[in-house]
Amino acid sequence: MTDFPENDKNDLINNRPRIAKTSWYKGKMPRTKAQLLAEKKAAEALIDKEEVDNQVSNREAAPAQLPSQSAMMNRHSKIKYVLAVSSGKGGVGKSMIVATLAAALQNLGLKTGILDADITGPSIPTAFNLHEHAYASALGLMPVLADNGIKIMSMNLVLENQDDPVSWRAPIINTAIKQFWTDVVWGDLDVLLIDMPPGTGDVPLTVFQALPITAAVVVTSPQMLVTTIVEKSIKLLEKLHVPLLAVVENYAYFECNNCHSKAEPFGPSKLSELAQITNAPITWQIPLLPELAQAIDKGEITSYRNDYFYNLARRIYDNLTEKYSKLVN
Ligand SMILES: Nc1ncnc2c1ncn2[C@@H]1O[C@H](COP(=O)(O)OP(=O)(O)OP(=O)(O)O)[C@@H](O)[C@H]1O
Repeated sequence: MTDFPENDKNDLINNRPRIAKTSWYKGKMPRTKAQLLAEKKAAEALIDKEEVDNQVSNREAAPAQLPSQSAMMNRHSKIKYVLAVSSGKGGVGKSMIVATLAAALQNLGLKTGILDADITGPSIPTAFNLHEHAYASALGLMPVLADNGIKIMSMNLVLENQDDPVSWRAPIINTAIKQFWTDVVWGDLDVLLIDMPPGTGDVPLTVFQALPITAAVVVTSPQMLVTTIVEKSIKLLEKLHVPLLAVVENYAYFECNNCHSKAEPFGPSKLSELAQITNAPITWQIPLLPELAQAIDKGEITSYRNDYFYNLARRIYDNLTEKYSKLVN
């Protein structure tokens, strides 16, 4: 078991935000018969029925563990491809890309999940209008389903109050992310998207080392500062031997609805430059789309349709199936 420095132990014990009672941290809470039946039904939909019957009986949810560097996948999960979506810098639209890509992949008929590893700034539940709590079944922590069936796990789904700040030290955050891998019953998935914590510090490093990432998508924007920082995160991928699948330049331009002229509010595109440096198989531009920002704010991302994201989702999945064997399962 990891030996935490004294300060971090104190954080773990005293300074942790209140976690919903249904979370796997607390393990158990009295539930009505109807709730138990609903939980069992949801679990059955995710995995083999017999297995549920055997295990739901009297096992308690596992208490929080402190796993080693490499995290073991929950034994009820079968995931074909794990795609990390990262950025060197916050605010470039990483979570937006995760949400829109997931919606497009799921609507293309692929079983899709999102592991929101942005523990201190989780924004995925808002995009999908999720306000319920994930619950701990006898099999593990069950992801919350979006209205189109995407399986989602995020810190906001286990906090008692979604607006509680999470101010944990890196080792505690790392543990929580690993538990989203080891304790969550993902069931069968074609693609699990990971909304990575921004930057190249301890937490993203741990995610890349602990989880079997098939490939990464890096999100950038045309500002020079962002481009420079993105180069750092691409170098980190190289060091960690994580294949770079796509570079997505967000906020690339703005097109006027009336005259269709294009403006570049954040300066000229740096995408061809980045394509040359990185040799990424896919390079992609997303313009500023006011209706997209609204769809995310209203939690209506599953009904937002736009070819930018559908075509990108198709390219990404085609590349995954062509280039990488199914690494995880
Ligand atoms: N192309 C776009 N057009 C319009 N709005 C966008 C676009 N991309 C992102 N946004 C909006 O910009 C805001 C920031 O995006 P997002 O939360 O995805 O960034 P992020 O990189 O994940 O940030 P952080 O790293 O801080 O979590 C959100 O409100 C999002 O809806």
